[in-house]
Amino acid sequence: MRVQDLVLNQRTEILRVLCSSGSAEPVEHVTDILLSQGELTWEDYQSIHVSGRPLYTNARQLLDVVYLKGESSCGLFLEALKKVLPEEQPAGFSFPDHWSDPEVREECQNTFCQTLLTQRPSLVSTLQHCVDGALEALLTSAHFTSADCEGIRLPLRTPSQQARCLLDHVRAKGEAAAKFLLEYIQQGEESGSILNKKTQTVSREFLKFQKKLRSSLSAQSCFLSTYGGTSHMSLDDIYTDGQLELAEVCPDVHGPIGLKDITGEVGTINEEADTVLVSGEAGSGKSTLLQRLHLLWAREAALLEYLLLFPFSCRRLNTELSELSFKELLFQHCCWPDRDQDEIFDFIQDHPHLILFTFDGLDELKQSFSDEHRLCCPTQRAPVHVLLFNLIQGSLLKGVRKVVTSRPGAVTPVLKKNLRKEVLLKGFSPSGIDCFVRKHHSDPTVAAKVLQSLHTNTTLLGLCHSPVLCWIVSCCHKELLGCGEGSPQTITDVYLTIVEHFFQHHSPLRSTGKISWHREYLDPVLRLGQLAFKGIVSTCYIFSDKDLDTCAITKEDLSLGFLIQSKDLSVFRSKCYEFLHVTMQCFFAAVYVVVSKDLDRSTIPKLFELKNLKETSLRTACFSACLLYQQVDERSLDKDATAVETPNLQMTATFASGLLSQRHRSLWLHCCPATAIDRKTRQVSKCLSKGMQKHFKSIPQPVAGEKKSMHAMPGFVWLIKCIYEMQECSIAKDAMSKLEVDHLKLTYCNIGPVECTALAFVLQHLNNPVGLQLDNNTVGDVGVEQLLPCMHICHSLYLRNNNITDEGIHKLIAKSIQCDNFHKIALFNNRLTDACTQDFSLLLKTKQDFISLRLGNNNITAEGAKQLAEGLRVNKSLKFLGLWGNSIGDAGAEALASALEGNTTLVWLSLVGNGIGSAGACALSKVVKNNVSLEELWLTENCITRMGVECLIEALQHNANVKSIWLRNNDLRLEEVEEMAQRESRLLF
Ligand SMILES: Nc1ncnc2c1ncn2[C@@H]1O[C@H](COP(=O)(O)OP(=O)(O)OP(=O)(O)O)[C@@H](O)[C@H]1O
Repeated sequence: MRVQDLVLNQRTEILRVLCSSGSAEPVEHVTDILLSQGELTWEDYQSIHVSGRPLYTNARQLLDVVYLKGESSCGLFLEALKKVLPEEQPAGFSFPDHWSDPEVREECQNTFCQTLLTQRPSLVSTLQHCVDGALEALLTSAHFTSADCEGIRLPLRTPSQQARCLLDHVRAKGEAAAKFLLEYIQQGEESGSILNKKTQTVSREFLKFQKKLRSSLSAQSCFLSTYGGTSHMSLDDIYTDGQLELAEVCPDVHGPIGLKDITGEVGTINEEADTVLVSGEAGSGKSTLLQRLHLLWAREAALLEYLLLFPFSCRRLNTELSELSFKELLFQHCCWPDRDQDEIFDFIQDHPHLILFTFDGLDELKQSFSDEHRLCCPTQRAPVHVLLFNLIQGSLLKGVRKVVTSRPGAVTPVLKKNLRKEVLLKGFSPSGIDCFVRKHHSDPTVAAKVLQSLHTNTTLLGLCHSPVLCWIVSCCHKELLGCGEGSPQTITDVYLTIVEHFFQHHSPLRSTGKISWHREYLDPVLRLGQLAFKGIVSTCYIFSDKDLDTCAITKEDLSLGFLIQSKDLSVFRSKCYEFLHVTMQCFFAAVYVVVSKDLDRSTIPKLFELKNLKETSLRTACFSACLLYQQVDERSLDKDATAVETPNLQMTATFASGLLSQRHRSLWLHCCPATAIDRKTRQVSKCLSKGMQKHFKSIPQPVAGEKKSMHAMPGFVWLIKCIYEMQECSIAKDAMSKLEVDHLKLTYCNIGPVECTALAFVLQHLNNPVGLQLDNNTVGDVGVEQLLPCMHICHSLYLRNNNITDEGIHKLIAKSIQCDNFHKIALFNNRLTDACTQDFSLLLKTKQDFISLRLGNNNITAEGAKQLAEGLRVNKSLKFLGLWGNSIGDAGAEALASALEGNTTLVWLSLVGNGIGSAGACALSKVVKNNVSLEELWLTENCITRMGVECLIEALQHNANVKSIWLRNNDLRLEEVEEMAQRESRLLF
């Protein structure tokens, strides 16, 4: 192949090699080499490097230019490319052998500018270590003005870019300046003063710094903080893989991805962006996942491609009140280099693709992400959030890979625009729960017992998909499991138990029986509640000693274990505290809302409207850090607060609903007047009803001829969960009686088993049957089981891509058979095998009004098809049957064809991608010939040859009812396709 063709054909690959690091260095280095060889002219160079243009565009221009220049340019380009690939180090600068000869030097005098070009790559590599010295010399010798120097020193340029700019300037000044510079460099080389050697110093200091960073990260990440209150648990002993998925459908990736794919290339949707978002609900394990990545990097067990990893916590960044430069942020908040800060910082700027930053909990930052304030200069001071946003966008330190975590509710469209990819963390899978429980209990008999009792309480098992709840359930297994009647059902129940567990742990000798903590510990609970509430309303999750004093928190309160000391790599900060987990802070805040007499009456309505609660009287006494911050940036806080605080306000409101349920009413009566509790309960009920009504009113009227459909808006699932926490059927009934829709769509809404429990609790009160569409969630078998109570009110159920297995289907079908309204089911992309086809066969046999069965992209083989055929043979209602993407083969097709003989209802049949071959096609031709209802048959991608198509053509001649048979991508030659398409227009190739 000609080299020119190679450059064209491999364009994408070459672009990736040149640009994937995010650094402009490879493109600039290749251009240097081509310039030095005279392959590129100065005009070419300027057309390639247009400042402010995206890196990929510059690289594309470079490729266009060399391609148009022809074969030899392309050859040199590829050679240059080879040189700049990471394993090849750039050659050191060397003068031509004859350079030291004064006569020859004289001869060469008129080519000094030329030398700057021909030696450009090595000059850049040398000069980048001594730009300041060279500028100084050029200034003193009056070759340069101070304006020239300032232009070159612009801090947004990396040292190698400064070197290039210096060379360009010198060329523009002419021969004398060029000669001066070359002599300056030569003298420096000879005397050893030019900092080629400095590279070694940097690397020694660099290695020291790297070691310091690794060891502090390792120390910080080896224990899990949730265990701080009760026991220490090392991350190694307890870490269990969560379920990670790409947010965007990616053709090459099916199912879950691994830890390494977070920073890897898999699923990249925007090559220009460097930020990867890991989003997940409260307690889904985002911080723990980052902690794991940090630990693995610190031990050199993963992320080896990154030489430095800087971890940031947005929670901690909130407390940074001063404006900082990026350099200060980096070293003060992560790890302080004991020496040679500048060299280390230069290295970071010069090698962005070797650096990784992590930002935990973007949702906890006071400001929501915005791209309004641009900042490019790493030494310019700015508020911390401005630095952070510019890093995420890549205007600051382009090329550094960033991993950011956030709750999904706080991810805005502006942030999405800046993402390389989004990864969803969906908590534990069923086997993850199993694994976690076994790790948590070192005694295997205890672990087995816990798991066994979990499987008898599927509501609790559903909760365990959330790692934080799995941790609580495991800690409190004695209290939570095996209590038979009245066993915990809600998240509030589970948190009440863990709180009780902590109190019990605190005073093991005081009481042999159950502790009534709400009596014995009311005062500490109120103090902790006040601190938690104030924190939630002011987006404050870290508390100083002063904050603790404001709420009169005592040492004894601290010893209860709910507040733990913050981990911090910063060298400058004094001791700080945070709640064991932010959900625990929400819980204590909710207890405070229920019990406190100090809050005004508008607190609950405001909490449910998710309004910023700043105006409440409490706010005035709020924390030092938050108040100070407010003074700094009151306007932006006002504007942004609602968006960013919502997830934790929602969580607090959910707990408040649970705590005010009738079941827990008695807990509070000893410390609050019944009238106050009743008033608060009424307020919550009213807020929930109003919230639902508002939601229903927003449903658009259906277009004429279409059914009324509702796509759940953000907040709908939360309201439903609050109603569930209240365990109040009357509210559910009241809300649902007003919902008049035919179709309820909750796709991509993070619906897991917990949400299914709440949905079923509420939806069972609907007046009229609905289609329930839950595609692309994490319902799983446990979620399916939770949905059973509302099956009688579903006419159709869509569960595409939900990790459902035969086990879930078995329970679902057993229930659906008894549900008169149930007519349709879609289960594409799950984990079904032949084992579930017996259940579907039973469904088809029993329900003679069942209309649609879609089982595409599962693992059903000929055996499964035979089972289905049994059901089909007696069924008199099915219109749509979809088995696309299974592997039923010719035997399966024959079984189905035989069962469909004489069928008068089937309108649509899809067997796409099932390997049925010509034998299968011929068997189906009998159906095509005789079936009176069939309109569409899909046989795309089935290895069918001419023989099979001939059978179908023959059959079509007897049946005018059939509208189309799809036959794309089968084993047919082009001429055959053309000829057969002419003979029968209903064949679609
Ligand atoms: N992968 C895991 N292996 C073992 N335990 C885990 C894992 N993930 C989470 N946990 C448990 O759940 C707790 C909460 O997890 P984590 O704080 O990481 O969640 P999060 O998603 O960051 O929550 P939030 O959004 O509320 O900050 C952890 O402290 C730990 O006890």
